[in-house]
Amino acid sequence: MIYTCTLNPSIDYILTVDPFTYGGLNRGTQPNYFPGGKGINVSRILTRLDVTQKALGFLGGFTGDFIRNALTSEGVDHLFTEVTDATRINLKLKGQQETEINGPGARIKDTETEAFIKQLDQLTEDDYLVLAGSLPNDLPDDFYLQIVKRLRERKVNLVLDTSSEALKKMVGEPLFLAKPNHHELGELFDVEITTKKEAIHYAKQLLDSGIKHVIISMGGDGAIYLHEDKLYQADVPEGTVINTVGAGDSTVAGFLAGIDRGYTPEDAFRLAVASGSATAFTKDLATKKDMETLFNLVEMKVNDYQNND
Ligand SMILES: Nc1ncnc2c1ncn2[C@@H]1O[C@H](COP(=O)(O)OP(=O)(O)O)[C@@H](O)[C@H]1O
Ligand SMILES: O=P(O)(O)OC[C@H]1O[C@](O)(COP(=O)(O)O)[C@@H](O)[C@@H]1O
Repeated sequence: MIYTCTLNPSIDYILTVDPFTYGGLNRGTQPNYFPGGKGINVSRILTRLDVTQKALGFLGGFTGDFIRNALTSEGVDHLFTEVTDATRINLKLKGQQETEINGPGARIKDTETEAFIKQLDQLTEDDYLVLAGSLPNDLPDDFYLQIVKRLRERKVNLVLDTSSEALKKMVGEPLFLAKPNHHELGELFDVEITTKKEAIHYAKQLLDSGIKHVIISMGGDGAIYLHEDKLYQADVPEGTVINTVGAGDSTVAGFLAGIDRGYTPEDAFRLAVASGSATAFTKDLATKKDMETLFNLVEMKVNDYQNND
């Protein structure tokens, strides 16, 4: 079974403010509230693709109640650890550009952390655990690493989608999948990545560090995927971008759904890109129908890594 772990969930409050004036009074229109946080988005997409999953992590306060109710009403299976402090609200401003303000997250007590960690002891080598998103301030940068070490003996398949120090700490771990975007990949190696060629070079280093499947998403420029000795490069299908929040999480979910369905690596990656773009082309996360329609429209180039030009 696939478990997702969102230690720092959010309500995503999406508001159109156009034009946006820094330091002035802005009045927003078209407000929307969605349950958010990277693992939660992965869980929502997996559920839409009929994959059995369970969402884990921390939820608290009135905002936590909103997320729990929203997930239940969508049929997303979850078992969050209750915390005293309220879950954060992340503000996403739509205008000429997308501006995001992600809060620091709820305070987490040691007893709450212990209760969460205990849940992971039931996982086995047949399971996947998606570690996704930032860490709340109260947890150390190596918290994901602590989880990995705890699960090592049980050979749980680990999927990582995070950034900054939490990502740096995980390099060298034998993960099943990592999906940084090209900015996060650049941050990891202390370089700026602007082309697919540069992304491929650094993605190869992640593959060589022991990660089985490496996907680098590049927004509207598509994505690259390295697995064994093959390099897959995908362009995004055509469409009108409406809201890219959750696009990267949809990429992760699409890939895992493909693996769950027994797809070839190429088709799992195709579903990943289709899912990411289907989310970018809609207000909330993608629907199953949109993901499956775009699946047939993703253009893909496959080479042996050595022959990459
Ligand atoms: N402007 C866009 N047009 C079409 N697809 C997009 C666009 N932005 C994102 N996507 C899709 O979503 C995927 C993930 O987007 P990206 O922005 O790289 O991830 P993240 O949300 O993690 O930053 C891309 O690989 C692509 O499939
Ligand atoms: O934990 P972080 O890094 O602050 O990210 C949380 C935010 O990322 C999201 O999960 C969206 O992520 P992506 O756009 O990368 O897919 C939002 O739902 C949430 O507000």
